[in-house]
Amino acid sequence: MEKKHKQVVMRVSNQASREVDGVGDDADRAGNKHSTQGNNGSEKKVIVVFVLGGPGSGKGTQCANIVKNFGFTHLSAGDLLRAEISSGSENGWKGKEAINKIPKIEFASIVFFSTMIQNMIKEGKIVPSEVTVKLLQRAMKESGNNKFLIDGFPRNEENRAAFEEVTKIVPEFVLFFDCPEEEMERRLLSRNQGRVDDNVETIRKRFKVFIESSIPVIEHYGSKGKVHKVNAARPVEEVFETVKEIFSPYGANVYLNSFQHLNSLVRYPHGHYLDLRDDRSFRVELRMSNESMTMDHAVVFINPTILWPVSALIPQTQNISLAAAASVLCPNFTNRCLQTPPLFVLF
Ligand SMILES: Nc1ncnc2c1ncn2[C@@H]1O[C@H](COP(=O)(O)OP(=O)(O)O)[C@@H](O)[C@H]1O
Ligand SMILES: Nc1ccn([C@H]2C[C@H](O)[C@@H](COP(=O)(O)OP(=O)(O)O)O2)c(=O)n1
Repeated sequence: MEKKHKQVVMRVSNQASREVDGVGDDADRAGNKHSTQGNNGSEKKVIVVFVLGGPGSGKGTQCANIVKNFGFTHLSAGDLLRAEISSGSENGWKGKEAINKIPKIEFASIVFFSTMIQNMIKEGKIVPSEVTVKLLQRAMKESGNNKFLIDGFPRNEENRAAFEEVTKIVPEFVLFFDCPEEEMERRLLSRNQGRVDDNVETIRKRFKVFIESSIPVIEHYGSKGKVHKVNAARPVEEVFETVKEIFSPYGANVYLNSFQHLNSLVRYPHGHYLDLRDDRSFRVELRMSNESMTMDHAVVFINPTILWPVSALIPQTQNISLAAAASVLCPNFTNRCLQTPPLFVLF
């Protein structure tokens, strides 16, 4: 096997998507026409899922699982804001416009923007959208992905309107983790991440802000039939069972970290599970080391109904997390790179 083929990443994306250009650049576009440029110039519809729920409802925890299993990029608005605080940078945010929108904060002659964000978070308040939307937009562009979980956003109507206005992206759906306050409070008090806002006083303020500001956003999307409400008061694994069902139509990433793993997978002839009644087909992008190439003709069929039972048959290894079953028809890939053709690939 050639050395350069050691690191292989296959990414599966929806073939039916259309290309326009980068995230949030074109004000003429609307709704789900939004897309981003793939490495090969291929078309990729941008899929955004807003993940909402009270503080401590388990958004971050479940997002980590969704990332592993469905190849989304997780963007936590709170994490981006905290990163902004620790960078201590002014980052061009010190514009008058944004500052004027921050209520009840006294400014000395110079106040770093990061300090303002920190003060607001300490108070359980919502940072102005100018800041958060810019951070999200930048992170989306930098990710190179087209599937995003935007966690903890939009927190209020202002967030929602600003995001839609700036990016022209309409979310695919809203994942709402519903959890009683007592349970959320218990979780936050034992989260132990050293967060300035995980103390009883700020937690209670955050609950109030959630009810007053974030519930209306959830109701807004609810009225459009876009909300998946999940009972988050259950153990992590049980919550994820429900989440998996919701995400199963959104495909899985196919990652092969090395041929060693692929060879161990081809022992399992799950290609037989190919179900052509499911007409969703996916384009496979193949990246090798620094090279990037796309197998336009490579098609993966995924049958969501067999994902979980089949994945249970495959032993888990350190580098492969089992998320989805896929049958691969990929003649060029096998001819060029493999001695043994893969019947079946897992991520
Ligand atoms: N279903 C659950 N049951 C019990 N504890 C959970 C559950 N989900 C998350 N946690 C824990 O609760 C805390 C808050 O979860 P986190 O995912 O950070 O919430 P959020 O992002 O909504 O604020 C973390 O310490 C996490 O490990
Ligand atoms: N869209 C957002 C998201 C978070 N923030 C601020 C205010 C929130 O209380 C903190 C923490 O948010 P984060 O989503 O990380 O955490 P919790 O869900 O509250 O546990 O960040 C914001 O101002 N605007």
